[in-house]
Amino acid sequence: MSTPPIQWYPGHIAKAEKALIEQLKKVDVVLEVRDARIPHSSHHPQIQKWIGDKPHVLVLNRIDLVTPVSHQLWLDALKAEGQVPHCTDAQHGKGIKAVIKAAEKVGVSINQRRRNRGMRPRPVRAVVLGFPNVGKSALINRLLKRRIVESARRPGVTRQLRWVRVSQDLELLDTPGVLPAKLNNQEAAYKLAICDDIGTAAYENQLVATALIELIQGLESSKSKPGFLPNQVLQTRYQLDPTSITAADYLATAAEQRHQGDLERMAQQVLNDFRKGLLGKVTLELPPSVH
Ligand SMILES: Nc1nc2c(ncn2[C@@H]2O[C@H](COP(=O)(O)OP(=O)(O)OP(=O)(O)O)[C@@H](O)[C@H]2O)c(=O)[nH]1
Repeated sequence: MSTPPIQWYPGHIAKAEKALIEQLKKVDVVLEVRDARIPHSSHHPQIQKWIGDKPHVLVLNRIDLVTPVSHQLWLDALKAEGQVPHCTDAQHGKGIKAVIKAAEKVGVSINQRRRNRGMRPRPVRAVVLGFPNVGKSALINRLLKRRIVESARRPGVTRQLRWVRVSQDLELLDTPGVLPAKLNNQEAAYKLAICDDIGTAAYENQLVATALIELIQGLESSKSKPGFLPNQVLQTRYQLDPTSITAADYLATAAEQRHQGDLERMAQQVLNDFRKGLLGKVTLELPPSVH
C-alpha cells in the first residue's frame, strides 16, 4: 500500500498514558483486546511495555466478522507463539465467561501468595487495553452484566479511568482507548482505519477504501488458503469484477455505476459495508507464518 500517511493527533495521548501507567502499577492482569479481522495490526505496540511481567490474557474480539478458516489459522499461529487467545463476540455476548475465568484464575495464585505471607485474599485487579473501538467497552459491559455490582471510584483516578467490581473475585480498571503516540507502520495504520479502530486519527476515506479493495484483491488472487475469505467478496456485493483492474479504478468504476461518479460516496459505502459485515466475513491479514 503506497499511499500517503495517516495523520496522528497525539496531543492528549501523553497525559492519558501517564494516568494509565500510574494505575497499571495496581493491576494484576492485563486483558489485551485485538480485532479478529486484523490480529496482527491491532496488537498495540506499547502493550508489552505496559504489561511488563504481569500475566496477560489475549482476547480476539469480533469473531462474528471472520470466517472459521481464517480464525483457526490465527488461533494456530498464536498458539505456536505460546499465546492462548480467548475469542469473543462482545456485541452478542459470546466467549465472555472464559475471559472472566482466565482473569480470576490469575487471582488464585496471587491470593495463595498473599495467604503464604499472612495477608487477606483480595479480588484480582484486571485492566482491559487495546486500540480505540476494538470492542473494549462492549466487552466490559458484557463482563459487568454477568453480576452487576456498583462501580467504585478510587482516589487519584482520572475521570476516564475508574475501577469497577465485576464479581467478588474480580475488579476491572475501565480505560478509554489508548492510541500509541505514533505508529510507524503505515500498513497497520491503514488496516486499523479500514476497521475503524483508529479513533481520532485523520484519513481520507477514498485512500482507505482503495486500500481495502487492494487488500481483498490480493487475498482473493493469492487463493493460498481456501475458505479464508468468502468467495468473490467484491463481485458479489458490487456486481463488478475486481480482477485485472487497479483498486483505484475499481472504486472509480463502482462510483460511476452506483453514485454518478461520486467517489467519496462510494468510498464511504465500501467502508461502511465492510465494517457492518455486509461484504461477508473478511479477515484482512494472514498470520505471518502462513505467507
Ligand atoms: N460485530 C461486532 N461488533 C462489535 C463487537 N464488539 C464491539 N462491537 C461494536 O464495535 C463498536 C465499538 O465498540 P466499543 O466497545 O465501543 O469499542 P471500544 O474499544 O470500547 O472503543 P473506545 O471506547 O473508543 O476505545 C460498537 O459499535 C460495538 O457495538 C463484536 O464482537 N462484534
